Amino acid sequence: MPPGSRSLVALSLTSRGLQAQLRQARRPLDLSILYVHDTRIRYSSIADAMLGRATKSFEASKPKNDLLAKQLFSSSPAENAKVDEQFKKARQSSQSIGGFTGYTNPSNLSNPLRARSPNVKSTFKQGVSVATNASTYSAPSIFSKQDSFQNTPDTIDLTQEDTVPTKRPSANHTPVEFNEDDFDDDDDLDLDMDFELPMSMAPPPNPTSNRTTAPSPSLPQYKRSEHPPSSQNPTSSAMTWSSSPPANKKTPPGALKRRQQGEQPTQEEADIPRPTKRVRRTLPWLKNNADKDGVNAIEEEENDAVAAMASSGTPVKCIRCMKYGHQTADCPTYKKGKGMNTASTPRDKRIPTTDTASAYREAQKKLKEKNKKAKIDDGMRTAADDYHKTKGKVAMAPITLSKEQESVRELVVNKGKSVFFTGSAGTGKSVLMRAIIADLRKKFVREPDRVAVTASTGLAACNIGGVTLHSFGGIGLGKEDVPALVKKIKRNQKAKNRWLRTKILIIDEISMVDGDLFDKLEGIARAMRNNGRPFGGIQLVITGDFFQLPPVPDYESKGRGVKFAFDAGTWATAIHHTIGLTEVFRQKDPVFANMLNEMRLGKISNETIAAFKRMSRKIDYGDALMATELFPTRNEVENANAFKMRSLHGKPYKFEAADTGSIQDETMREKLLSNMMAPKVLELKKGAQVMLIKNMDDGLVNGSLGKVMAFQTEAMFEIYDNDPDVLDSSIATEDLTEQQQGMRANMAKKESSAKESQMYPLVRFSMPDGTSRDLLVQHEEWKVELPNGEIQAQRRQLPLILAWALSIHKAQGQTLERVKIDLRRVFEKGQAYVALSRATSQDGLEVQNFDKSKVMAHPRVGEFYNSLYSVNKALEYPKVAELPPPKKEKSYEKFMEEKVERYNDFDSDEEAMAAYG
Ligand SMILES: Nc1ncnc2c1ncn2[C@@H]1O[C@H](COP(=O)(O)OP(=O)(O)OP(=O)(O)O)[C@@H](O)[C@H]1O
Repeated sequence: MPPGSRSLVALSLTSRGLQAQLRQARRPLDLSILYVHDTRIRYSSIADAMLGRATKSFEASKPKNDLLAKQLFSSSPAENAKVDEQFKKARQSSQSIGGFTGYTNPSNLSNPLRARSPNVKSTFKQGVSVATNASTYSAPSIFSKQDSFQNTPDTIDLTQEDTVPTKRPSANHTPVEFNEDDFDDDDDLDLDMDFELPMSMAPPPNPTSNRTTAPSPSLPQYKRSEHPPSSQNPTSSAMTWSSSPPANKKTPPGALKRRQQGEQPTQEEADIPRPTKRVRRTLPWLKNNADKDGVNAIEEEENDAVAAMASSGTPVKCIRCMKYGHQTADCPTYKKGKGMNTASTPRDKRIPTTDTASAYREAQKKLKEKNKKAKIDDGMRTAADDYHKTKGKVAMAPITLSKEQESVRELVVNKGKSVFFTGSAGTGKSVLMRAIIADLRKKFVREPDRVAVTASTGLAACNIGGVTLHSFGGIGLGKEDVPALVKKIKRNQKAKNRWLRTKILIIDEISMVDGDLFDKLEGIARAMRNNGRPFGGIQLVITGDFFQLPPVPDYESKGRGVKFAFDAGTWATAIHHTIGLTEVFRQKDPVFANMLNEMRLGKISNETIAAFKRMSRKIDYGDALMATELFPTRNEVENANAFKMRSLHGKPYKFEAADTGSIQDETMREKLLSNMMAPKVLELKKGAQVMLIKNMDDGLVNGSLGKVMAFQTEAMFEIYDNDPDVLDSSIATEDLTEQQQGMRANMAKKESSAKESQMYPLVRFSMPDGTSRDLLVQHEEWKVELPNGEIQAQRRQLPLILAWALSIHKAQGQTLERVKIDLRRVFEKGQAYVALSRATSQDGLEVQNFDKSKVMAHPRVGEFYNSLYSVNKALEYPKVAELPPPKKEKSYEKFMEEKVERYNDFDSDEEAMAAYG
């Protein structure tokens, strides 16, 4: 293959190899990082359709004996033909990602190749090996290698000079032959990248060169013009592309002066050819966009149009009033000032000119529509801005996973292991599970039904956007034996498909899953999938803490006692790794975290007992909000909240949920929805204590406590938001300014006339730092969604619940600043631990009637955890996570730097399992 062709093949193959590597790295990179050579030519990888053009440009502009050729040719032609393979080799050793800059200084060819992506700059740690398995490298792991971008023997050596051809390729070299699917990979090319054309462009053709031009009948004047000979316009010189002969541009001597003096042109001047003003050729959509071009463009168009009509013999038509018989400049309407005054008309309202009435009307209509749309867009933008402004929302900053959380994520998402991760309350199990689900959803974006998100209870399932295990399995109550259940599922096409399609089964709050149910599901999976591997080969991702709430005992199984999921016969074979999270995030105080840990393990010391007993004091929080009291049963909760509501005077406001979903049977849908945090009917009054049940932003999160201050429409909230004093009942009306008094009166009027359906509760939430924030709480949605995206049930309701009292069941998974519990009421193992571990600090926890026997863990659970690690080890003070101060904004580069660094620090996933032996 001739050398010239070879360089192009090398370029193309380099591009394909690069893509393969980028895919390997599973990370979107800008392909424009492929830069070869100095400032003269900048090649980007580009679609094969452009290859021909690039070839020409390259050949046209390539400097003689340039270094590009030297850099592109490898040491032997045979190797050159297998550039792909060389890249494969490079991949194995993870030495090259394929993107590099280099050789801006041709004299410095031995410089290592450098990554050009801003995402990876200066983040490499010396000599840290990250990945343990080359086939599972992720982009950051590749980048983290110090020598990722070094030019090593494993990569194509672009600097060898020994075989560099010094001759320019001959003009008649044999054409390069490509296989038709040589460029299959190019489908993935990023065509949005910059492509710089070669520096010199071919000049426009000489309009007169060797052409016997037949004079155009429509352009009689040109016939007489003398075009300069082609020699005066060498093709290599830069000239503007114009059809006007240069003679037209000349002003005859003295003509300007004579014109200024009002003299008639001389015969000589009159003989100089002047092209008639012609209608500028324009595309319809450009015409419609004429308003964008400003006043001058419009005036020019108008003049052009008038001139065109005049020269073509058509009657003169005014562009402004669209009447015939006079020119635009003489338009009487315009002169009277009634017409469109472009000078003072706002740009958007100007109508582009056209030369027919129907086209004009059409344009006018389009412009009106456009303006209307722009108005709506503007309105929406303003509304959106206002929404954020008035509510003072700050976007939720994503939580950065800790090292141990990150290692679990890696094990699940990238290594496909079946994992059970556990840990005491507040160690970030839910946060980690959400991160894993998000990653898996991204991974299976084209096949969302491959990931089944489930939980033991409806409430837990709702918290992670999934369904209950029963619902996923299509087993109803699941009382039958496995063969009967398999038969049942086979009759239900949707359930059958779920079992066949699922690759990853996520189970949250495993502590409430019955052991028998776990075994049944395992058997069903093997039978349905006709696959003898544990769970029929489905990858399991399970989390929960067995020290928390146990399975709800059903009537039949009461006799046999509780059976946890870890008691299931198939548990051990189904789980590859058990991982314990050890860093506590919820409690910042290590003493308090340790007290809870002792309680969890059932090894409670006398000091801890004494400390809990001291917590029976009444806490004055210094504001109008009380601690939320936790009760074991729903009835107790409802009674406590109803009692408090009755004590409030004022008008009650009822908010009914709007329920929808694919399940048509109302009772069944109701049953599903009854598990949700959001109630079917929410009754509120001014002064009601409420809890937010959705994350709104960094400050206003699920569990935030607040008080209803008022009920307002959005318009009222606007007024209030501009001047909160107007609503502050502690400020007497006479103490307000005149304007404020007017606003207060206006507000009262609006309140009395507004429809109840337009009123929302204005809630004042107390923040952990002692400040407060007001929010006009509006509707949100909750869904029960199957893996295939089918929404079985959906509820639209205000994200609030009454919060004087809350059930322990609903509190599981929550983080609460103020908690109160009377342990006399507790009857189930794990309840006390769940209740007490919701608190973030001792200062926010009130414990009545502390009794050691009430906080004991289930002995079977203790045994299970004992088998995982020594109790003494676990009794060591738990680590309290040291979090960096919250950052509001983080640049993408910074984020990537940190991500890469985390990978550098991560030695092996074994470390994360250390705590559990
Ligand atoms: N990596 C992290 N960085 C910062 N905060 C975190 C992190 N992980 C968890 N948290 C915070 O810690 C608190 C507890 O987290 P989470 O609810 O996930 O814990 P959990 O183990 O599921 O608790 P529980 O078992 O009680 O339900 C939450 O406020 C959460 O935002």
